[in-house]
Formats: sequence, C-alpha cells, structure tokens
Amino acid sequence: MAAQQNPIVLQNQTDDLPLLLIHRPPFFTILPLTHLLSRHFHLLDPHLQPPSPSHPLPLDDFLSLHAPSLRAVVVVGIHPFTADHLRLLPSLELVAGTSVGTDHIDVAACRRRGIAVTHAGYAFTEDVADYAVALLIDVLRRVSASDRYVRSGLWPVRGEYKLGSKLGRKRIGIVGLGRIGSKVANRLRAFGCRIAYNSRKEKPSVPFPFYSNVCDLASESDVLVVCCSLTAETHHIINKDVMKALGKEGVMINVGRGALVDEQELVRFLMQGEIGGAGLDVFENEPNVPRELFDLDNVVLSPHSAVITPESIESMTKLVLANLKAFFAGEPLPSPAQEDQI
Ligand SMILES: O=CC(=O)O
Repeated sequence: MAAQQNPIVLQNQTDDLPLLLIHRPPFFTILPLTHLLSRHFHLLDPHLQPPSPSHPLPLDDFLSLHAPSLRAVVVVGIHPFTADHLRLLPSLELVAGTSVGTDHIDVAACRRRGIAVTHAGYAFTEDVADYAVALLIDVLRRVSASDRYVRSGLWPVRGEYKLGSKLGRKRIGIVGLGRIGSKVANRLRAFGCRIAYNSRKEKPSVPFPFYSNVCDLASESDVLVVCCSLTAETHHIINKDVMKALGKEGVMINVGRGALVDEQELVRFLMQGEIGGAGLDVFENEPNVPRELFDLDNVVLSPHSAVITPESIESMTKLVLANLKAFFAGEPLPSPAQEDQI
C-alpha cells in the first residue's frame, strides 16, 4: 500500500477514505471544492505537502511517491494535465475536470489508457452565456469606457462621451452552438437580434440559419460570439480572413478559449481599425494579455472569469463530487467529457 511506503501520506491519513489527487495551479481559490471533497476523500495536494507550502515537492517527485495507489485525480481549472503526468500514474482510472473545456487535459492519451474524463457539464453554462451578453453590451454601448471617462474627470471638460451602438436587430453569428452557444443565442434573440451559427455539424432541431464556413458566417454578421471547444480543428478558427469578413464595424466576443482566435492578427486588426471592437474573456497566453489592447476603448478585457460565480462553483463542486462518488461506486459517470460539447 502506498501509505506504508510513504510517510507523507501516513502522517495525515487516519481514515480509510479513498485517495484523491488534487492537480491545481499554485494560486487558485478552491476552498468550497476541497472542503466538500475532504469529507469524502483523503486529499493529496502537492501544494500543501512538506517540505513546506511555499516549497512543495516538485510535482513529478510527488506523483512518483503516490502514484501506485492513485485511481482518481481532480484537475482544477485549466491547469494542464498531460501525457507526462499520466505516465507517472499507472493506476489512474478517472480524471475529473472542474472546467467545462477539456483542452488542457490530454484526453486522447486518457482514452488510449481507458481512463475516463469528466467535465463541468452544465454547471457554468448560464453564467458564461450571461457574461458573453454582458461583454457584447459593454463593447457596443461602451459601458466600461464610459465609466473610465467619468472617473477620469473628463465629462465636465469634454462633455458627452462617444455614442455606442444598439444591440437590438444586430446580426449575431455564434461560433459553436453547444450548451453555451445555445444559451447565448436564446438570450440575444430576446434582445431582438438575428441569430445564425457555425458548428461542426448542422443541428436540424435549431431554428437558426447554419453556415458551414466561418468566413461566410462572419460576412453575414455584425457580431461573432465565439463559444466552441478548443480542438486541433478549431485552433485559430477566427483567423485574419474571418476578421476581414467581419469587417470594420464588426465586433467579436470570445468566451471560449484564447487560442480559438489568432490573437496577433486580432491585435493588428483592432489597432488598425479593421474590426470594430472586441470583448475578450480568454487569451492565448493567460494571464498575459497583449499590452497593445490596454489603450483601446473599443475593447473590453476580462480575466477568464465568465464561468465563475459562487453559484456556478457550487454546482460544479456538487457535480465533481457526484462524478467521483459514481466512479468509486462503479456507477455511470454523470458528466463524461465529449468533444465539442461546451
Ligand atoms: O473556462 C472555463 C471552463 O472551461 O470551465
């Protein structure tokens, strides 16, 4: 048993609870999650083990120590979980993700080993959809820019701020009509927008026009809302041709993943006024955001927080626990990850 080989586990393990590895970035607030999970599992968190919290064991050493007994890992946020991690965990059978996207997990390598992968299912769907709409209204009506204008004392000096543009009747192109995209579509339809979409496949039950080509969708849209999963096929799906087709007045909202958009091209298009504006919650190299965007008032920036509310964290936490319990009980998993399902 690993506990006998390993004083680090023995020191803390006074119960028969199953071991669970928490794979997370160093600075991530997951208190509700770990609090709930610690009632059902013996948590192994490399960041909280000796030699000291500020000098944790290197992850590889930590994993090698605990590897033989670990059947399940919780991957927190979008912390990469790669084939190298998998190699260190010969007994692994479940990777339970806390995010809806699984692009940071080597799902193909998991599948080859018969390791199940679960994700956040519907836990974040509504909050992300709300946020996409919020970013769009902010860009169109210049809410954040107006706020900066007032706070900087310019109103009495320069008078009215630049007018924004109306949301109603805008032609919205949704890239990825999955869980999130569908909710965005329903919300924007209620504002009187016209919806069309691009997806891997046409969805016969959907009342919106389908475009198999993103460029064609962009040229028929005032706004693109990007909400598909990041895969090899969708990497840089928003490239310079798509931005050109979207045009000088066009607005792009990205609540999917940074790498869905060719960020260098996006910066160039925005700087040169070749597209009208952008609302971005995700970036190619988070938490680094291209500095050129900081001075552009037609761009709204957000630190990958569309998914997070206390309510969505609670739903996600319950779902992660349900997946783990089902796994250890040998029952069907509530939210197995499937491609193209964000
Ligand atoms: O970006 C967040 C998620 O995929 O849940």
